[in-house]
Amino acid sequence: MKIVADENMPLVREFFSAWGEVVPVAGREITADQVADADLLLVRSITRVDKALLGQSAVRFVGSATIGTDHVDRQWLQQQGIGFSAAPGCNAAAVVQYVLSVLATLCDWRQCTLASLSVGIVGAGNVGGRLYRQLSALGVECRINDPFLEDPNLPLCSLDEVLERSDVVSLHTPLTRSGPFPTWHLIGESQLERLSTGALLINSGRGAVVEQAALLKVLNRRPDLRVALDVWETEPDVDLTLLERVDLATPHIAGYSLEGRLRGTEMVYQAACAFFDRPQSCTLQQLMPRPLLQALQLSCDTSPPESDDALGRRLGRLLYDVREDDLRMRQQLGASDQVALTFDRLRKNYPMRRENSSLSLSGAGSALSAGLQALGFTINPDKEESL
Ligand SMILES: NC(=O)C1=CN([C@@H]2O[C@H](COP(=O)(O)OP(=O)(O)OC[C@H]3O[C@@H](n4cnc5c(N)ncnc54)[C@H](O)[C@@H]3O)[C@@H](O)[C@H]2O)C=CC1
Ligand SMILES: O=C(O)C(=O)[C@H](O)COP(=O)(O)O
Repeated sequence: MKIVADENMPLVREFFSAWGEVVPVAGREITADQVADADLLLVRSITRVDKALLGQSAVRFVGSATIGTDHVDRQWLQQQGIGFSAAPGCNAAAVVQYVLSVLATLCDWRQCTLASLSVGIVGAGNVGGRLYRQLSALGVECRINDPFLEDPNLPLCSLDEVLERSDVVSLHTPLTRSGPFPTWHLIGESQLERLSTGALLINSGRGAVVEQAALLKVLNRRPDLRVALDVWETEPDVDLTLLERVDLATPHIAGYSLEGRLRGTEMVYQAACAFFDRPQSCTLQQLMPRPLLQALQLSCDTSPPESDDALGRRLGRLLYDVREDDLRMRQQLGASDQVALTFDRLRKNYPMRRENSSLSLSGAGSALSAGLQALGFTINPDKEESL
C-alpha cells in the first residue's frame, strides 16, 4: 500500500508502516500527482480533499485526524465510494483546556473568580458540551445556544440571549455554509454589537464563523470588548491589524495537546483498520510517552487557605498557559515578513503540551477534589491528605 500522510501527523509511521510505504508531505503541498497511485490519504485540517485532489487517484480511504471536516467534500467522497473518517472528540479536552486558560487570564485582568463569570457557549457538541459540564461543575453560570439540541436539562436559549447576557461568549460550532443553521459569518456586526459591556469573545472553532471585517469595525467603536482568537478567517495569512487589537492571539493550537494530536492519529488508524478489514495491531497506550510531571502531592497549608478556584487556576497553568502561546505568536509574527509561513511554523514546532488528566493529584482534600476533578485533573484518593 502507498500511504500519503500530512507530515504533521504524529506517530503516523508507528501506526501505518506495517501496511506499506508511508510518504509524509507538507499538508498544504499535497498534490493530485502525489496521491495518484496512493491507496490511503491521511490529512489534517489544512488539506482540501475534493474532486480536484482525488478525481484521478486510486485512493480508497481518507482519514482526517481532526474534529472539523470543513476541508473535506464528504458528499463527493461518498458518491465515489471512497471511505472517510475524521476523529470526532479527539482533541475536545485540549480545546477546553485552552478555554479554561483564557478564562483564568480574564480572571486575572478582572481580579475576579471563575465562578463569578457567566459563560455563553455557542455549539454544545464534543467541545462545547464538555466545556459546559466542566464549567457547571465549577459553579459557573452557563447559557447554551445550539439550534440542533433539544434537552430540557441544558440551559438552552437564543443566540441573542447568549450574546446579551454573558460575560464570556465561546464559539464551538463547525464551519457550515448550508443547512438550516449555517455558521459562516454567524457572528457579524449586529451580533457583535449585542455583546454586553466588557464582554470577552472567544473563537476556537473556525475563523470564518466570525466575520473578520465586522469584528475590526466593531472593535474600533467598542474598546470595552475583549477578544481571544485561536482561529482566523484568513489563516494562515493572519491580519496583523486584528492581531494587534485582540487580547489573546494563538495560531490555531487550541486542540494541540499531545494527547489530542495522538488520539487523532489513533482514531483514523482504527477507522482505516475497520475499512480495510485489518487487525488493530498498534495502540496509543503502547506509544503514549509518560508525562514529565506525572503526580503532585498538594500541601494545602497556605494562610489564608487558597480557594479551589485560585488553586485550580494555578495548577492549570502548570500544564498550559495561553499567555505563552500568545507571546510566542506576537513575537514571531512581529519579527517576520512572511506571516503565513510563520503561522504554519508556529503550529509545526508547537511545544509539548499535556492535558490536565495526565497529572495525578493527591492531598487535595475532599472540598478541593471536586473542583480539581472538574478541571480534568486525575484525583488520587488513595494517598493520605496532607491538610
Ligand atoms: N481550534 C482548534 O484547534 C480546534 C477547533 N475545532 C473546531 O470546533 C468545532 C466544534 O467541535 P466539536 O464540538 O467536536 O463538534 P461537534 O460536531 O461535536 O459539535 C458541534 C456543535 O455545534 C452545533 N451547531 C451547529 N450549527 C450551529 C449553529 N448554527 N449555532 C449553534 N450551534 C450549532 C451542533 O449542533 C453541535 O452540537 C469543530 O467543527 C472544529 O471546526 C475542533 C477542535 C480543535
Ligand atoms: O481538530 C480540528 O478540527 C482542528 O482544528 C485541529 O486541531 C487543527 O489542527 P491541524 O489539523 O490543522 O493540524
